[in-house]
Amino acid sequence: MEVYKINGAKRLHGTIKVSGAKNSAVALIPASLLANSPVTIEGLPEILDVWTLKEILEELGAEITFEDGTMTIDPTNVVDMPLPNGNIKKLRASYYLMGALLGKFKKAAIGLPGGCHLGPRPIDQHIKGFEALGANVSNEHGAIYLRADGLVGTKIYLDVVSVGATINIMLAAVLAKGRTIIENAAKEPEIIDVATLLSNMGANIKGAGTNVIRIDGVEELHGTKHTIIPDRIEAGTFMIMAAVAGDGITIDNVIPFHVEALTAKLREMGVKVEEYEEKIFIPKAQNLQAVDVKTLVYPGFPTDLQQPFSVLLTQATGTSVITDTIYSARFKQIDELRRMNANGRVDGRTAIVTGPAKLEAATVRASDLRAGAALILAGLIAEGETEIQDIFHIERGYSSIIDKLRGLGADIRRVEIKEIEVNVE
Ligand SMILES: CC(=O)N[C@H]1[C@@H](OP(=O)(O)OP(=O)(O)OC[C@H]2O[C@@H](n3ccc(=O)[nH]c3=O)[C@H](O)[C@@H]2O)O[C@H](CO)[C@@H](O)[C@@H]1O
Ligand SMILES: C=C(OP(=O)(O)O)C(=O)O
Repeated sequence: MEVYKINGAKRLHGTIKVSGAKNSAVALIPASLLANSPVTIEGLPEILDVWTLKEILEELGAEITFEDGTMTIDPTNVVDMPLPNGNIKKLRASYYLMGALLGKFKKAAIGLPGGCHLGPRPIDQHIKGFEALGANVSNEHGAIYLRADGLVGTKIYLDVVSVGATINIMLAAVLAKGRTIIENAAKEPEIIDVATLLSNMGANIKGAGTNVIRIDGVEELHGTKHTIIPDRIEAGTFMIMAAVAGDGITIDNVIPFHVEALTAKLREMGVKVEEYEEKIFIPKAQNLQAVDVKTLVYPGFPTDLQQPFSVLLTQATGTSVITDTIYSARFKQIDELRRMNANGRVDGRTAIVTGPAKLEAATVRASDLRAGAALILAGLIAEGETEIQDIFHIERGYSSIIDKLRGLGADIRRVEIKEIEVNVE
């Protein structure tokens, strides 16, 4: 079993570079299938989700090269093969293959997606969108079957603001006949990134980044070259790390505008945040004050940063309340932080954290991706050696995390340990 071991309580210093956005990458790669010639995407993060998608696209017949973050996908020989099982279950974003394959072939069969367990993750709004475009959708033995004689643009009002549904409907609509209008669309930067790629492939999309997106279907899409946006969640994780364990840290390759909700909260706590064009500098933070946080759709405070942020709150004076309005079960880090002497409890959709607490090393388990990131931050400030298990969750979303943290002076290593066999006679 592979684990991370961290010898904590060392102040970190220097510059850390942010990779390309995971939540964009996992949509850009399926989007490339819609082209009729090669698509090159630069700056991709080297994370498990990207490698898994590469394998899935190869299963479908795509020819792919991936080196130094640049992936070239030649979709010329892709076929409409059903994908009910296997790699599909390893990530949530495999659901983007529904929109991409439906758009390209007017049919698809995709197993129900995986991803982090954060409470229910329904896809009813995706399905509502596909049906509105003319697809027949059925759930057969845990896989979604989509079939359409043709897709025709229409007006789709999303009942909940969903990043996944907004992108999936865009993917299905770019090759549909006529105009599709998505109302109450999500506004996340990753949606703009996907729309930019599709537009450069020849799609006609207006309004991405606002709550009304208009798509005029085109006959075909061609290859292009695209550079992915920086990962605002990875950047945010590093900003929180700088506040909790830093002695002056520069975060490089970040769009400060994308992390404004976090910047505002950090400042409210007493952290100084210096913003530059593509960099953020955070000097050593002192006298942190408790704050309340509520996660919201973009541009609100991201649900993905709530878990790492909870570690910072363990170091602030007073009681903080975190409310996650997006996911009902996204506080699994709190129990693990308690093992490390944090003072926190969960009550339904809220977590209450009181600080400051002197964190102590322990053996802990990453229950999901951002809980894992939270435990790394906790390990960096705790006295002693922390062991983090189930690190595959972390490696689904953070590129070269060990090397990046070691570059700041962190004592963190990835080691293989033997699993203890319990022999009951
Ligand atoms: C709005 C929001 O913060 N989205 C986050 C969400 O995206 P993700 O794509 O997972 O989730 P969505 O944005 O699609 O969903 C937002 C909310 O709508 C609900 N929903 C969604 C689709 C649907 O068909 N029906 C439905 O009820 C979800 O349960 C959730 O409560 O998690 C990702 C990974 O953690 C983050 O990167 C996204 O920023
Ligand atoms: C939960 C996340 O990922 P996924 O939606 O892929 O499970 C995340 O990016 O924080």
